[in-house]
Amino acid sequence: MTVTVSASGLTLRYGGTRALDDVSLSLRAGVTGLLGPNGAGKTTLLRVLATAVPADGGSFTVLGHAPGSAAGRQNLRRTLGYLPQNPGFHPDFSAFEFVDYVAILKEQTDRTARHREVRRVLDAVDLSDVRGRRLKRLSGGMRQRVALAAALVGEPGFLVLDEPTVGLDPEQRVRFRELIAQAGEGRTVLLSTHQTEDVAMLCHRVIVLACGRVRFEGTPAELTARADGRVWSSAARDPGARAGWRTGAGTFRNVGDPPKGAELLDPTLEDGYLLTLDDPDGAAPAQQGEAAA
Ligand SMILES: Nc1ncnc2c1ncn2[C@@H]1O[C@H](COP(=O)(O)OP(=O)(O)OP(=O)(O)O)[C@@H](O)[C@H]1O
Repeated sequence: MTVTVSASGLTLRYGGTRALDDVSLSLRAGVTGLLGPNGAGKTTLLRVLATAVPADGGSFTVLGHAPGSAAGRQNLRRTLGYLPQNPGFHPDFSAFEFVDYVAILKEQTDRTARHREVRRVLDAVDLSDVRGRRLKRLSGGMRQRVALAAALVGEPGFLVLDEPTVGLDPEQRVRFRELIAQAGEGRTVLLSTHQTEDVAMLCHRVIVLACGRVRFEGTPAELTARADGRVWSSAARDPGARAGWRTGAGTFRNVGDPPKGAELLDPTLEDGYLLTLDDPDGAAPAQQGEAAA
């Protein structure tokens, strides 16, 4: 599949903090999840790719456009839909007015065509019925859908979504997931999230970022496979586990290097993610016993 977004050696420092440290990646059409702990550099990476902040070093292109020149930046922005972490809603705007305002910023000058486009994107996120309602009177989930509608104005080829499902209840999250999946049909979507479940359910690729560096780039199945043979159940807390917690069944679920004879469990993407953070090169250490065989 064709590479649509490509970055090489991106770096960005804030004082003594390396928010991005030599980040290289390639994206293709479909939804790519961006996972990482707090402060990993996810928002910074999205802001750089959305040209909201310039990198100190490195380069990138989006659908053939490089941000080095004013014309390149303008062309890149025309292909971009960006849902930032805090969209900066004006509470007295209606859903329609907010999306219309964003459409004006996106250079949609013909009023009739623009209003048609605003109705189209509000319909795409299933908000036609409440388009006249003020944002302050919408639920959090509805407001996020308004923000997604705004990002979809002009049919951007590259959609950047910064933690769009944060704070949503499970039903709203599933609904939002559906919308993101639809948005990812035929376009490139980069989705930053803390929800490993969203990545497992939705994404065809996943990137793990930690301390400004890419720790993993591959498929969700490959990330999950990193925890093969490294998740086990025990009756008591296992002091040798890298992470472990008591489950609802009263047993402990452990992640790390299992002891000899351990009862192995099927890994999840979250297990693979935890081990990747713990083990930067991703190499599973030699197993300790027959349980690993
Ligand atoms: N404007 C800024 N000024 C100074 N430091 C910043 C600024 N923005 C981000 N940082 C720092 O850069 C690092 C990366 O931050 P960033 O917000 O990109 O991480 P993140 O992965 O998005 O975190 P979270 O999951 O908490 O949103 C952090 O150490 C953060 O404190």
